Amino acid sequence: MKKRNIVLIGPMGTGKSRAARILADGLDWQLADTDRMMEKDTGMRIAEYYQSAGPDAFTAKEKEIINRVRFYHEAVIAMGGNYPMTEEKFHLLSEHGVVILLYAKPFRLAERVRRRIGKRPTMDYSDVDGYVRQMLRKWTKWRDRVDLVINTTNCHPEQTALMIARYIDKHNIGFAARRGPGYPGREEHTEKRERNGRPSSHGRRSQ
Ligand SMILES: Nc1ncnc2c1ncn2[C@@H]1O[C@H](COP(=O)(O)OP(=O)(O)OP(=O)(O)O)[C@@H](O)[C@H]1O
Ligand SMILES: O=C(O)C1=C[C@@H](O)[C@@H](O)[C@H](O)C1
Ligand SMILES: [Mg+2]
Repeated sequence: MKKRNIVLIGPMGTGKSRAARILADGLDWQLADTDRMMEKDTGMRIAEYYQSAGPDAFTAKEKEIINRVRFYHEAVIAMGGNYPMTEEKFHLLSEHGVVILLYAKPFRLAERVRRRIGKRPTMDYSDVDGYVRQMLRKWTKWRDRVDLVINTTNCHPEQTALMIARYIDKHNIGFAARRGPGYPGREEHTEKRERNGRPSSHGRRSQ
């Protein structure tokens, strides 16, 4: 069965959101950033929502969003880097998605997350180095389960996006195409294209 989308997973600060945006633009696919979707749904920043609704509500909301985006066609999905991956989430995401894990060395992740103090609700900003090390350990087991692993320590998001595009080409991965108006996520996609002022027929398409 053909896959429908590309899913970027991995720890906070590995560049999922930035690489996903570049890749989606390059492929002329829709972008689904689960953190941004949560913010749109709740009308709050993720940190605010986490603090006011609590961890269980946050996890439930995340699951609801996963169950929406996993059915998108020709979407690049940037997952939030919060809770470690679970078997259930992985199953949902990999059923229709090519799953790519981004990681980076601890010093680099610490450097990146320090740029936006307070943005990440579960980050311990008083011990970023310690937090990052334990967060990375939780992701190790998924390295053998995903389709591709990319180290972004010294890799610009443009390069990450290019590596993913090359992987898709090299392995000749075909994706089920969107079927006209009304496909899930159409509104976000259309909005984004209008904002960027780019016609949706440009760019590289999968066969
Ligand atoms: N390859 C890179 N080189 C330099 N800076 C980067 C790179 N990738 C991301 N960054 C920067 O690091 C920060 C985190 O990037 P980004 O938000 O894309 O990560 P993320 O994996 O989506 O994190 P989260 O899981 O918290 O959503 C941003 O400030 C971004 O500009
Ligand atoms: O600290 C957290 O819990 C989070 C941080 C960011 O990485 C987000 O991507 C994530 O959804 C939540
Ligand atoms: Mg992100």
